Amino acid sequence: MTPAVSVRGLRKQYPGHLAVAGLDLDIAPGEVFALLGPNGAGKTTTVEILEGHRRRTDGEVTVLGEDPGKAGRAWRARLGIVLQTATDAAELSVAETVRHFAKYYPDPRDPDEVIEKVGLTEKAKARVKSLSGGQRRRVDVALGIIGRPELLFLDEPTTGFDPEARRQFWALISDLAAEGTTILLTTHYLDEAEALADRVAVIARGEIVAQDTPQNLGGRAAAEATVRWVDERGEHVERTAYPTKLVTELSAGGRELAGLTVTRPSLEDIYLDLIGDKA
Ligand SMILES: Nc1ncnc2c1ncn2[C@@H]1O[C@H](COP(=O)(O)OP(=O)(O)OP(=O)(O)O)[C@@H](O)[C@H]1O
Repeated sequence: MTPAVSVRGLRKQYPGHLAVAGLDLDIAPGEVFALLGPNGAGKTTTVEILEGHRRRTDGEVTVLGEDPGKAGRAWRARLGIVLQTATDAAELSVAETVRHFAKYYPDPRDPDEVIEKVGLTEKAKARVKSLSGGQRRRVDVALGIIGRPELLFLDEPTTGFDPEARRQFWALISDLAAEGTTILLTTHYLDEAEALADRVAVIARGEIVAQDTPQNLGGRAAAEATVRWVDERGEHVERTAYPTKLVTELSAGGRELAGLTVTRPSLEDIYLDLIGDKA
């Protein structure tokens, strides 16, 4: 299967700063892929090159079969883009804005449905200017998906969302993914990456330092588990590669273990470990 995104040896040199230092990446059609990394790691630069918004210094890049540096309007209409910086708030209402943008695409979604999907039906008649930061961000998301994109770029899409809005947004992304939309997401929220992404890549200093499913990143699934429990002698903490065996032994004869927990490193633990001295 031809990848939706294929990147080989990507480099971006800004004056005095190498922001992307030889990056390889493949994203399959229909995949939800998350780019993680500390501030300044090179995520936005990479995404902007893939979107055709920024020229690369070196390397090969193919997005939906074309070189973003050369592709034209028809290619662009197959992309949906939610940039990190919000759209300028206009005098137009939410509904007017979404309908206006729908006209740019050959096969747009229904504007009212999109407004509902992003949870702005009650605000449809309100001016974008009058919305809160999180609500404006939802307008950005609406504009990103109005053109029925094959590939959707989301650069820190839920910054400023309240917890409920984030959950709604996650459900929206899962719906889009189920419909076959390929999604490239950058985020600083590891729970977001874990909830949404089929695969994640961690970038530090312009390089990918690890790439896997959220469950397996950095050997997470195989990492030792920490077993905690309490008995008459107090609290116990034991690290083991075989937590099932340990718990079976401890609970022999039907003994109940107070405060029993079995945990493995969280995605955040693994992430912090990976970026370690590279941040
Ligand atoms: N136009 C520019 N000219 C010079 N340096 C730049 C330019 N744009 C970005 N940089 C530098 O390139 C590096 C990568 O920036 P980039 O915005 O890609 O990082 P990021 O991973 O998206 O960070 P964040 O998580 O903060 O959004 C940073 O050190 C940044 O200062």
